[in-house]
Amino acid sequence: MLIDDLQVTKECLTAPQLLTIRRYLHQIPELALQEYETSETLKTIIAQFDQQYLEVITVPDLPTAVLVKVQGKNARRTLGYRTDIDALAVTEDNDLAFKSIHPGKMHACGHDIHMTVALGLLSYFASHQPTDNIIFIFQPAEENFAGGMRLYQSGILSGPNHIDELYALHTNPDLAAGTIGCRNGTLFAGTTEIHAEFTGISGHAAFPHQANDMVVALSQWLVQLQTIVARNVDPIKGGVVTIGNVSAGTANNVIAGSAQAHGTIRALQQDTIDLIKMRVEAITMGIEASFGCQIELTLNQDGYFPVVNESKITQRFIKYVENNPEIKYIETQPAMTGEDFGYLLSKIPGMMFWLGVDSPASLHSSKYVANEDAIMTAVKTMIGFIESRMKEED
Ligand SMILES: CC(=O)N[C@@H](CCC[C@H](N)C(=O)O)C(=O)O
Repeated sequence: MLIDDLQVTKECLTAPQLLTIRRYLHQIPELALQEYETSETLKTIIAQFDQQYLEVITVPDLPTAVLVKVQGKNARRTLGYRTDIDALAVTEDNDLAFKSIHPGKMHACGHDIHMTVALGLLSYFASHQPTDNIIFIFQPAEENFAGGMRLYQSGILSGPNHIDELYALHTNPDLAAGTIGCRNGTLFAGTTEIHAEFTGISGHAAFPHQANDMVVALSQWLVQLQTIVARNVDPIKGGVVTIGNVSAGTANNVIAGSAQAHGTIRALQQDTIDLIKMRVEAITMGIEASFGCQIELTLNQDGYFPVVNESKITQRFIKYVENNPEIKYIETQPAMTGEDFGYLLSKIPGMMFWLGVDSPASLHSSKYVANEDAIMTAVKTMIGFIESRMKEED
């Protein structure tokens, strides 16, 4: 079955068609804002759906984004359904026939599954005209560069593309395949990227007094950052400060005159994120003073606000999944994962839920493997939910 000749019928993409699509997308992961092949693939697939109610919308400011509006037959409102489309700088370590063919890149966060579910849903509503309008958003740059915020700020979601309520899912390795997890209120943390560039003086390892060693300065800084959550954040609220990437130096006997560190801050409340940011800044200034070096610090939150599910919309969704005996639903705790969907939810009421994919390895792991059974379950769940939602007056 070829991706450009899927033999799409009037019904909905079938399970084998969805698997072909998912496996194809899994092989071609691309980093944030570089998703050109992915975007073209999505357009190729969408072009095979019934076109009579569809309008494909391009976003000049965000060329890899694909928006598709399905015209409702008696529209009182416009629902939105968003999937992210970017991948991570991870080298896949799975022995799969359809493993990534793009070196150093992998769909290690499940966005291939997210896109496939969205295409399944879109294929259904393309040939079963919905009552209300639906806008499908295939959004670039979730992992970095705040694609959600860029999309919103482009203005494309205003005027005729105004969305009244917005939905999205995220794969969850810890839930059984197809299980839906959700909660009212905060589902995901807000995040802020940390980037620090240390500048001192390099020199011979034998003459430390003539140099200014940035390996030592960075090490002290890193250890002091770990006191923030332990000693400044209310333990009931909690938070995370992770430095995931450090680099410095060129040889064992050369003192490094520069060093770099990159990391992330996470917390469930915006005021905790602000507190952690303030402490990172203060510690950085302290290290500059005590080591006599320069540190260029960038704290970048962009649109990675906490993902806060709107109460009425979420309660309605939970009621639907709880009352449907074919759906396995559990209420989940908030997670420290981040999502630029938090920005979209700060502008448009809506909700995100987890879709269990039962992976032995965690999100962002080079061994992340999603159980594909979850795809069809998610498509059926969302078709059922959207159709029931469209029957409601308010
Ligand atoms: C679902 C997920 O894993 N999202 C990412 C979002 C990253 C936000 C930002 N670039 C950062 O690194 O802080 C995550 O790492 O949680």
